[in-house]
Amino acid sequence: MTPVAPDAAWNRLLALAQRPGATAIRSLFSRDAARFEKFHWQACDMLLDLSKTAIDDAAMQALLGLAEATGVMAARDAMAAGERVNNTEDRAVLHMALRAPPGAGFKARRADGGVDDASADVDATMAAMERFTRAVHAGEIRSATGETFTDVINIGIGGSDLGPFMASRAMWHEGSPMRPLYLANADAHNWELIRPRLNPGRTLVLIASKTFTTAETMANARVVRGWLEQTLGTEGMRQHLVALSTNHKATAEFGVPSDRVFGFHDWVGGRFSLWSAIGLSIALGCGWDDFIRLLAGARAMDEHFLSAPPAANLPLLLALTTVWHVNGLGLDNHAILPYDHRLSRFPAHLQQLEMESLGKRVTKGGLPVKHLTGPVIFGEPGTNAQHSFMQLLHQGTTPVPADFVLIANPSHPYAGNHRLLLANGLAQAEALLRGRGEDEVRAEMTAAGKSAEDVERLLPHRVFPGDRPSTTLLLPRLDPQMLGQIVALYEHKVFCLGVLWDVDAFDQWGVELGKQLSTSILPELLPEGRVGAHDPSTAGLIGQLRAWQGLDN
Ligand SMILES: O=P(O)(O)OC[C@H]1O[C@](O)(CO)[C@@H](O)[C@@H]1O
Repeated sequence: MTPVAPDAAWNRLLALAQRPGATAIRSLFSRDAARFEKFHWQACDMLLDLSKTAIDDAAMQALLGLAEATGVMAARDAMAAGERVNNTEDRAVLHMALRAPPGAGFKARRADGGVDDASADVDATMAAMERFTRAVHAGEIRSATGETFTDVINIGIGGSDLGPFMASRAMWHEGSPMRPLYLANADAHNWELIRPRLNPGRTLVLIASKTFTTAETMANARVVRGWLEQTLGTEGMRQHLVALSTNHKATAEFGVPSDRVFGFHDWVGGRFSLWSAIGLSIALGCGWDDFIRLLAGARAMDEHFLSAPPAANLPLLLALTTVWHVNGLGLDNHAILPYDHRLSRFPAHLQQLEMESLGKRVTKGGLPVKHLTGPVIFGEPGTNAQHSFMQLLHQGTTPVPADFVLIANPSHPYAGNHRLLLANGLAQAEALLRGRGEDEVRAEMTAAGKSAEDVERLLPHRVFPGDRPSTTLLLPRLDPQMLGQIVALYEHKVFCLGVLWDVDAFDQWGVELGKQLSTSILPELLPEGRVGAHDPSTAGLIGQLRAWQGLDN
């Protein structure tokens, strides 16, 4: 088949999406009784159901044609081969090397033409992490007071917080070896919520920062170091410090013993780093064996992504569904609805993974993008979401595609609660699809005894438009392996979207300006400071803040 140019593939897809009735999902079911069978896939012990989207055979072919025209699979193989696919930072992207079995042979190609043996570095770090984790759990490594460590606090932000926090929340259970806590916000109220629950004599402190320069993390690290030092003294304090970083010089200057520094390379992006040393809090909190199961799950999804043909490749299919919704239908919001409270931090993790990767307006080549890119990601666990924002998804002016994640078997004995949870998750997706028309609403209100006048008055408010798209992921259970799989699924979805939209999904230049401006504002907030040259709004706000702080009376 002669290759189609990307522009032609885009034009073909957009024409299909603009057909009359292109969003009439219900009619697709009525026209094709086998729609569910044709539009759901099973791989890696999970089921992906796209039948409640408006993607039909023609649209799927056009989407797969776009994937071929943009070279998604070849780009995937280049990433796996250690090519520098993060082109603006001139780096390889090798989070797959982090969860590969020992001796996997991943190589990272360096800008100077050299090659790093990525797998050898990963294997060495994993071995050091395992030794440390098992020694802490066995009480061979003890605190400055001679006690065992019971709590571990991870000080980090962004990818040095969100991924580990999400995974620990999903994996931790009553029998887990330690209690993992997460301190991220520069706002010390975050620390004040945690501190009263901690005993310095039994708390291990992980300072998680790839650069070891992030202002919020270093400010919190200094506060917690001082808290330790008050009780343990300087030498004692140092026995409680661990650093997870690529910046060994800065960790030494901070006072972290050299044998307590666990590193990783610049080919690990922050939002893809929970599988690396950044994930040490997961291993300490939830157990080394479960951490390895988490990595094994991600590896299983890697193998699927690297081997499955495009038409059965779950990450690619999820990515193409997003292209259909964002670019075909102009729906640039996306709800993540995990119907499992252990996944309550999953939407927050995906916000960084997707929006920091795909919130781009310039192509890899530096030209303005031709098509919309990253959608706004938000979400809450079900059933909470139903009592929060689902009204808008059902009856708002613009449809919002939603991903439902349902888990067949819980890890608790409350079967009645679980059936209620699943019934609600399934019902929400069905309600979005089928809606409820005037005739049905009129009959229901009449049967309920409403007067004809009330029926007509309330009718418009109680109609559900329906034909609102959703995707469903079914998992048999949520254990570390399944968690690793679903997180890696979304990582690879993001990769595919980066290629489809021709953006660099691995840099994040957009976070720099705010950091720079905060550095210039900071001295203006000191008691001896003065309001500087800003727009009138910022200047006015600084002035009022200083007045309320009693600084400029
Ligand atoms: O791990 P570091 O270097 O402290 O960076 C923290 C986070 O800040 C960012 O650089 C910007 O949000 C993220 O990409 C990263 O995960």
